[in-house]
Amino acid sequence: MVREFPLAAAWIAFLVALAGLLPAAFAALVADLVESLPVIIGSGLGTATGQPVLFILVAIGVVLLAQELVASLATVTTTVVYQRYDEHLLTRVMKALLAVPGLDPFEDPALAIKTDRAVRIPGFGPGELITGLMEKGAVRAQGLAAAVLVATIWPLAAVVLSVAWLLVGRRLQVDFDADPDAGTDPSSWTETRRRARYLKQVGLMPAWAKELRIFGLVDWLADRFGRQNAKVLADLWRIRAVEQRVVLALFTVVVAANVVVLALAARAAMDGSLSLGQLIILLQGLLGMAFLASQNGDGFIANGSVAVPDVLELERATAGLAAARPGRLPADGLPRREIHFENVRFGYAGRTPVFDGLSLRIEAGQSVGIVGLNGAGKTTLIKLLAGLETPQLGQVTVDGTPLVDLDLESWWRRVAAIFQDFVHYELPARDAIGFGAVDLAGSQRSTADHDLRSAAQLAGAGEIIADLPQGLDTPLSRRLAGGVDLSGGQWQRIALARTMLTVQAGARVLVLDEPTAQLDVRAEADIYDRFLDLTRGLTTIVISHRFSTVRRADRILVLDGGRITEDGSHAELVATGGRYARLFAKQALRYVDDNPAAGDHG
Ligand SMILES: Nc1ncnc2c1ncn2[C@@H]1O[C@H](COP(=O)(O)OP(=O)(O)OP(=O)(O)O)[C@@H](O)[C@H]1O
Repeated sequence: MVREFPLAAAWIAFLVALAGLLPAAFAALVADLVESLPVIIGSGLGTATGQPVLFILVAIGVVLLAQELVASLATVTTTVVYQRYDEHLLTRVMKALLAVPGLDPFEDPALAIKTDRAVRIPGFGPGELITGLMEKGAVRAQGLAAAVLVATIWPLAAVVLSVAWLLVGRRLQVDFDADPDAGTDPSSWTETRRRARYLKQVGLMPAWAKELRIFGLVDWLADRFGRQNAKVLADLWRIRAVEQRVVLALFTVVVAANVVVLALAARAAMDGSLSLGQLIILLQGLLGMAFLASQNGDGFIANGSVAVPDVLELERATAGLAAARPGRLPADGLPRREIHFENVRFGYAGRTPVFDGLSLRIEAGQSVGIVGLNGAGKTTLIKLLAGLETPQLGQVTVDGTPLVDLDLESWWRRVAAIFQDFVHYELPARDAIGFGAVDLAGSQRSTADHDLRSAAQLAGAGEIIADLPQGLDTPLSRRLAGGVDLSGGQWQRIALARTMLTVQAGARVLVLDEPTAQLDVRAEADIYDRFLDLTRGLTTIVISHRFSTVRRADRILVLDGGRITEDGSHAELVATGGRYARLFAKQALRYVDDNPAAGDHG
């Protein structure tokens, strides 16, 4: 913080020092005033002897005003620096995450925890650190100044009590994230707390509102959250119980020490060795010294600083991951011949490998359909092809060049992909489609509009755009002013339009992972008829559970348990009478039974 915002840090230190000094100055002035009371009573304020008292009164007024001013300046400073610091750290997190070409920061559980914490899943911003430091600094400075006041009368008492209060303060200090099992033990306090927070999120997110109600989960959720939260609190109490006994003992010692000092002070005042002014300074000082143990601001500091080590670690880890992808070769014009999976082994962290020795050659310009049961590895295959995951053994090559040697951004411009869990960008339609090719969409407005509309047309989204109240500028979200909501199938067409734009911008590999799952049968057939024209000459990979979609491909692969068990054209696979043929027959039959009109599509 000091390194990034030196001026702000110096200003905060100045305010903190003032916040500490002013109460002590006030106490000293009041003591002076009390000492001077006999003078004023004797001669009056207006006389020459009364003048110093007048100065004391003015000084008291100035100190009071200054205290008000410092409090206001501290509030303003906290707000401004809080936001700047918050944004500074979050920008660093975003940069760190975006610098990684793969998905590790989200998929590797150890990194995912850091990502969560760094991006404030706990609900606190790193900027809380500023609020905390200001609060803590101010109370500690107040405590210190009070100790100095006491020291001017009885130095020994000041030293002994300072040490005692600081010890109490240290013991009181709670490391809010102290948890030796964090990240490794699923029953650890941190993990319990993460789960409780997830349940809270579930209850608050609009996207989950429908299911929660329809499944009657509202009470279940409230109950589960209540129980999980109770467990969090019980664990917390257990973790801190020992500490609390120690704190109580220390506290008793400090109170006893204070009583002794007060008794001595009373005796000294009575026998005249301590003046009234000194007694007042001592009393105020003793009271103020309790601030040395104050925990004010600790909660903020803990919440705000949770993110800091995670941000730093995330930066280190992601820099390492980014550096591990040194590929710089341009992918322009690729693939001309083929994409080749050579003896690929790949598994997600902590799981058995999805592929172990997968070999597959996809010719450029060929359309390939991939079918397989849930979890067979279809999406993973695509992630490997797109360079979002890297094989642990073997390699994926494009025209003989290993994918890891290619500049990934350049390769991504060659690959147009729509994933099963495509994003519903709640942004103007112009962006939701334009993200397919930001360069193209960012060109002159009329050209861009033309490209966006033709991509939408190709994806069967032409009518959706035409119906939007502000055309391409309509936000695709009911929660935004002038926005509209789309149906599942309409969203899918927008996602397809995005992909079509990537193709228009020069992509030569088209990947469609369940591209028509949410479209009705007629819309699906309609789109595919057009796709045949559009995708001619492209390397097209279509994953689908709908055989009506897959059968149109030149070549069909059946993936089973991470292995290719069947490979051939629709006619060949049907003739072989294997799994493809059986599943195809089953689905075709269902279509005929359910929807005679759609029989020729199944
Ligand atoms: N991010 C991930 N982390 C850990 N395991 C994963 C992850 N994604 C997928 N898996 C696992 O890898 C295997 C292959 O998953 P993949 O998504 O490739 O299957 P799929 O054939 O596309 O399935 P579906 O037809 O259901 O979409 C599955 O066992 C799945 O549980």
